Amino acid sequence: MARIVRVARSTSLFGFGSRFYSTSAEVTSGVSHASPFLHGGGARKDAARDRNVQWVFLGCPGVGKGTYASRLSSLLGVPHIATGDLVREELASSGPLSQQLSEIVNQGKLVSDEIIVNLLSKRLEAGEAKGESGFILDGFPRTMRQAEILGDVTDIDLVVNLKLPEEVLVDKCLGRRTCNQCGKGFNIAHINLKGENGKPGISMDPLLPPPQCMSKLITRADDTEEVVKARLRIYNETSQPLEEYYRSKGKLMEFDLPGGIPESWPRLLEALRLDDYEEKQSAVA
Ligand SMILES: Nc1ncnc2c1ncn2[C@@H]1O[C@H](COP(=O)(O)OP(=O)(O)O)[C@@H](O)[C@H]1O
Repeated sequence: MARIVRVARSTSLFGFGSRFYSTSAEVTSGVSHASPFLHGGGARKDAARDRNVQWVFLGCPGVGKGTYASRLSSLLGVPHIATGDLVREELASSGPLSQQLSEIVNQGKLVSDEIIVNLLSKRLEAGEAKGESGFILDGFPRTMRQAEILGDVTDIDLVVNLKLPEEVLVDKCLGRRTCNQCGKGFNIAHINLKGENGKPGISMDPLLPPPQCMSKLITRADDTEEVVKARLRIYNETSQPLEEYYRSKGKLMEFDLPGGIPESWPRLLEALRLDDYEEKQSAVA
């Protein structure tokens, strides 16, 4: 642990976090509470802290963290930083870490805390140099150590925990496709889970690519059934304690996705008290 903390302290993650560090801990603990990020009629900067939001998205592989984190980042004007993307960029770069990472990722295992903190630090440093502030983190933290490191260096305002029934997660991962030209993500899975034992059913239409992307779709190497099942098992073992950790700090907002994007996006905005955000933004512009 000491070594990992030293990694965080000796990297820009520490510098980045400390610059925005705040002791104020006004948080939301559930969907019925008002978002703390809409002081004074709603602005992407939290006026009290003079910085942009610092949110974390938790959730099992395939739940849609990337989709909703990326939409919110466009809405709020903060970077969406997905550690899985940082790992894939490193893999594609054929740099010194590439071989080591590919073995880990292709077995569905977690990359070491040290490597992931370093990748994240570099990303934050590059963003800071470009004038970025705030973030929506997707895929980090994934272990208690990572959460402790993050907590040491910066203040997280809100942790959104997205949830879907376990039965649909494998199908959703297997249906994922990315256009290798425009980089957009799609999903070809048709989900239709019937309600049972008092649990509501769930149906999700596929998110199909436009014709120009159709012939350029790629599937992630780690989205095979075997690897997805390993990732789900590892998530349940290592990441679920994070829910308890953030719940105990009063920062966790649980969100059961009611279906696909058309049903879920407006409900998520409502839960975050961001449903009239765009209107308010244009009114003050
Ligand atoms: N915070 C992290 N800690 C350790 N490994 C990570 C982390 N984020 C991403 N990875 C590695 O990158 C892989 C892909 O991550 P991601 O795209 O977030 O996938 P998932 O669909 O499993 O949420 C993970 O299986 C893991 O090997």
